[in-house]
Amino acid sequence: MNIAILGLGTVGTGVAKIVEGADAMTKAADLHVSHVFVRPEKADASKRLTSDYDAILNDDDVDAVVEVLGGIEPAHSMILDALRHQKHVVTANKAVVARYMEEFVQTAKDNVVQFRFEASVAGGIPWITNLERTLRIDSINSFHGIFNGTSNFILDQMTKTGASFDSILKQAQDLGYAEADPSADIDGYDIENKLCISLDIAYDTLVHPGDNLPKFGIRTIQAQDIDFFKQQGWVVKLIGRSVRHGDHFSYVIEPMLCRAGSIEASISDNFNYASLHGDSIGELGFMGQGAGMLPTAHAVVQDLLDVKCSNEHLDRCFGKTLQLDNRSDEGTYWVRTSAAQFKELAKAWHPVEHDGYFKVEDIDAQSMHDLMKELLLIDANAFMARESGGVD
Ligand SMILES: NC(=O)C1=CN([C@@H]2O[C@H](COP(=O)(O)OP(=O)(O)OC[C@H]3O[C@@H](n4cnc5c(N)ncnc54)[C@H](OP(=O)(O)O)[C@@H]3O)[C@@H](O)[C@H]2O)C=CC1
Ligand SMILES: N[C@@H](CC=O)C(=O)O
Repeated sequence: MNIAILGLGTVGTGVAKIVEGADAMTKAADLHVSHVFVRPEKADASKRLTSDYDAILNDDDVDAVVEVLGGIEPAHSMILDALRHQKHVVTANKAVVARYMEEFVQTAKDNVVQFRFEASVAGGIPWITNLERTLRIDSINSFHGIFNGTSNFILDQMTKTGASFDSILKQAQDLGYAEADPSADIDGYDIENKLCISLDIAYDTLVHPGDNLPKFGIRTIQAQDIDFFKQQGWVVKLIGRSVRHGDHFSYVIEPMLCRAGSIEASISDNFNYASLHGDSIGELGFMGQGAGMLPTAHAVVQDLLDVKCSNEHLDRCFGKTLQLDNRSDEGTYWVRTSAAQFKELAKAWHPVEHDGYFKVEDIDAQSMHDLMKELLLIDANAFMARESGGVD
């Protein structure tokens, strides 16, 4: 099977490495990189390294296109063009999939080709595949996990080494874990894309990234926060989670305090942990590298091999209309702030101060996130984390 790789960055290079270095005895040896699409200044006279996309689209020998450019445009148009030219498409680009899932899936159906995006959520973990496998038997009622390798790497290194946030972020960038704009990793936007994609598949609906979806990242975490929570037996993790009740679903991304010894607390480095709950399977969790060149490329190549073996994915309809509801998701949050006004802002929930942190109990996730939005306007360095209860 001939493939064209769009974008020769971290993931594109990884895909070329796996395919071109494949042991002749493995299935990956059946793949061949015929073209690599690069910027004009990086193209050469060969047909292989090209900036001529029409040549790729019009080459009948190209069976599949791997889109790993990142971003929205031109990735969105190039994916659609490939599908319309009856090329299978495999992508790792969660930003574009989260926004255009339905259009891609419908265009693939119309052109009788496959559209696959395993690597777009949780890197090397076969998460989409296993959501779909579970759905062959069960309804999925909830899922949660650590869906960002960069932020997990930062939190883990801060906990273990005490190094500064900025120096660890720089390491994560050098290791190829971070997004082109790493604020996507530390402010929760990358997880937002991954949660939207997971929701679309798990609940057979369509949820797009947007301001209505509560997310609080780790931008403001400090060494003192890690130490304070550690003293109480907690490990801070950035968790995305969703629960479905009838035609309502909750959706939250926030730092959570996981008990030392829990699965979530033990996820280190760039690893992710993704867990679903199905009717008959119960809890089913997966752990693996969520970011990085080869783990991500592995997931892309697995998708290509599934295309080659004509392994059909579940028929995706996105037919359910669900309402977002975070009001019934109550919990206990800890807040660090220097703003004297916090007690007044949060008075409806009677915050209690302990060693410079405020404990806010029995508050729903929506109200807490609304409260933090107000607080950040006064104290841009404020941090919050929620006690886990039930997710670990
Ligand atoms: N890195 C990871 O661990 C993971 C990444 N992903 C996703 O995979 C995708 C790729 O990520 P990654 O490889 O890390 O990103 P990189 O920035 O390393 O690679 C993207 C490559 O595409 C090139 N590119 C971008 N736009 C164009 C264009 N218009 N024409 C030609 N070339 C272009 C870039 O060139 P230039 O440098 O010149 O801009 C760069 O070489 C992203 O969507 C990311 O979210 C998913 C899972 C894990
Ligand atoms: N930047 C992302 C890459 C994989 O999706 C991450 O750190 O998880």
